[in-house]
Amino acid sequence: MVDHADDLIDYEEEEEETLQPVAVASAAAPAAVTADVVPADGEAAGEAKTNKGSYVGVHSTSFRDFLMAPELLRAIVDCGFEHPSEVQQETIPAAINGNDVLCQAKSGLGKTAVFVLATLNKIIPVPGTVSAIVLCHTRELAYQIKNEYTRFSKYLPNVKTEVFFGGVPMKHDQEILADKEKCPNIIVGTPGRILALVRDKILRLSSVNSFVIDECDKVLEAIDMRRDVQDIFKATPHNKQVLMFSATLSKEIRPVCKKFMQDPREIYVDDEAKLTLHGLQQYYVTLPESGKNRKLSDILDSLEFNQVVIFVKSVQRAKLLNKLLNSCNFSSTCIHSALSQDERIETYKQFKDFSKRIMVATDIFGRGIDVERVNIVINYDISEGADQYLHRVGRAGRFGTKGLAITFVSTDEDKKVLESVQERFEVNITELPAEIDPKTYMTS
Ligand SMILES: Nc1ncnc2c1ncn2[C@@H]1O[C@H](COP(=O)(O)OP(=O)(O)OP(=O)(O)O)[C@@H](O)[C@H]1O
Repeated sequence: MVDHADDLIDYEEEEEETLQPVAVASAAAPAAVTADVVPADGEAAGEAKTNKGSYVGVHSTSFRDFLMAPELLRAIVDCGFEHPSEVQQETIPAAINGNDVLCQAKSGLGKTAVFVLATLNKIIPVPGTVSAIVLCHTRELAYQIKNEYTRFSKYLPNVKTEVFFGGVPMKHDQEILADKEKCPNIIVGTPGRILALVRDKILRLSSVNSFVIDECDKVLEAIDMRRDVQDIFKATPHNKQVLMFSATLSKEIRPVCKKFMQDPREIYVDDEAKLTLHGLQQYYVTLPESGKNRKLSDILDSLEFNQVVIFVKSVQRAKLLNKLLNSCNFSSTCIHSALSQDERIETYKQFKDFSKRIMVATDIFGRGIDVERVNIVINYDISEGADQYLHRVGRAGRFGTKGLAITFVSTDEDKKVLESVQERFEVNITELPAEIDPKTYMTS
């Protein structure tokens, strides 16, 4: 990635001096606070027990060890979370202490709960006042995060959360914000819409004391989105807590993130080379472009799966492939930026509710989206870069469950991307074997 660190004005240049990062379980810190993520029962990582909730650090603590409100602890139990994952063990205490936090941890290991619990724990809801703002890059992710707030604030009836994103009339947001009874204390949204609401003085952020960015590398990488975030940031008080998260935080993007923070705790659970998921098997298939549909259909016929996400590189290809799959009687739907906002959320819900088994998607579905039953990801078109590959395949094998990722390679460019993935994440991606034992990628 190009270093854009200086492209925009510095918000707090003088505060850039930061504490030493806490590189948990990285090669640079072999005796760090906790060991690498291993299954709770001590099995070898590759054979990790794959039931949800078993993927915790060796120094397993309990959620009760965190100084959290009893209402939150009750909600955590209701959500079925038994033990905090490693990232939660490392990051929740730092966030609850009020530190700014920059956190990198593998896909699917529960980063969302870190900021949801930390912000809820801190909030003192004042009617008509926004105390926390959470930004992310896509509407579906914003919607998903809002639902996480709803789950965890179950026993905090006075806390209101709302989601605002583009593609729906601003009037709808305006009505909610103007009504003291409905005005949220926590807002989740995409930067463009949030900034529009701030600029039009519909949304006032002068009481915000928590500022969160999920998928922060993606949000801050594109200059226009970063500019929006900076303008929103400037509308909030100086004194606030800033929390940022991603599975991928390149060395170039870290200083950009830190410009928004004061003395952040930098928590890197696993260094870059260890970001691949243990329960996920990864293969490639070399084939000509013209052979992709045939191969895809063979794979879908021969492999057992709960749900599959198939990534393609354009809206047009998403539409065509989905049509083709439907004509072959596969239970498929598709998601891309050309759908209306209502259609996008509806499609996301259908897939999450298991009404559809196959999702053909562009990269808008490639990060953050959490659909528990997805156990196969197919890169029909390979991603543009290694980071995006990692996010995409992370849609399978969530929270330590098993999964399978298959990537089609048809050009020299594709080969190069696959090589860069293997180098960057020190993973050996092999050719798809003729047969794969379903036990190795299906969670029982
Ligand atoms: N302690 C826990 N016990 C059981 N399940 C958990 C726990 N923490 C999180 N989960 C579940 O794990 C899944 C993945 O969590 P989440 O979406 O927050 O991952 P993430 O780290 O944000 O991943 P990504 O980098 O892909 O965005 C979710 O379904 C969540 O409910």
